[in-house]
Amino acid sequence: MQKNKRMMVAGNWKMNGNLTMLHQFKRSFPVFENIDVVLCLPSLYISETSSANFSIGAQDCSYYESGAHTGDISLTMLAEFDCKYVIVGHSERRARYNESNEIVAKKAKAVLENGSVPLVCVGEPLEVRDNGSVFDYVGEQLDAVIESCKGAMDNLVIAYEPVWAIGTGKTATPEQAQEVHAFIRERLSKYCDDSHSIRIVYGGSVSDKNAAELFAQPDIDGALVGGASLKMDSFSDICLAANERK
Ligand SMILES: O=C[C@H](O)COP(=O)(O)O
Repeated sequence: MQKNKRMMVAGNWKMNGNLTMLHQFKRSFPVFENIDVVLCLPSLYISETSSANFSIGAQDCSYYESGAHTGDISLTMLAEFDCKYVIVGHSERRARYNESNEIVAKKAKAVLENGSVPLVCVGEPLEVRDNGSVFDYVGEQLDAVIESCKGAMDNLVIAYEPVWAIGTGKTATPEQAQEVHAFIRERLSKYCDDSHSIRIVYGGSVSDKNAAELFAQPDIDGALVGGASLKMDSFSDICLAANERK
């Protein structure tokens, strides 16, 4: 089914970049009228950034409102800087900071309750793909989020990011990505009236070379871009491919 929603291209700078780069993006990033463009920045830079041409996102958040949580940032603080998008459950945080499916689900719920948009990352490591249990693995990640956010999923964005494709230059083929996106949509359809209105974006070595063929897939509604979002030319070419998608 063809989409009736706007594509989304979100850049995730991870722990990269500097003020010079940021100011260059603020000064010169082009306008793309048909899509939502988001830049998920290191927290320190969020307060430095506002642009008419892209929205600002965070790379993580706390699910607590306030209190003794050293190093954490609350959703209320992010909202004070007009930061309406938050990545939750990125595989780097799941792996390095032991974020379980339950923690990711709590964060996704907190973001939705705050009126912001969670970009919830799911995706399998290589050994899971190799042993043929991708749907079980991704399904479990998804079920935790669905259980926690049931009834309020309109603003949810799911990012399918196979771990083996992140930062490796080894993108999932459009067919591999489409297969999992269709599975995710089917799973969502059991719990929301219109799963086609929920955006499911792909992440994992997306570049200006492969973006158009990924975006041509019926269930791929955009991209979560790491490395290629650090260069304005490549990131804007990816946005252009989404913007021109029929
Ligand atoms: O959040 C972004 C993803 O981890 C993808 O990163 P990548 O485009 O560098 O592979």
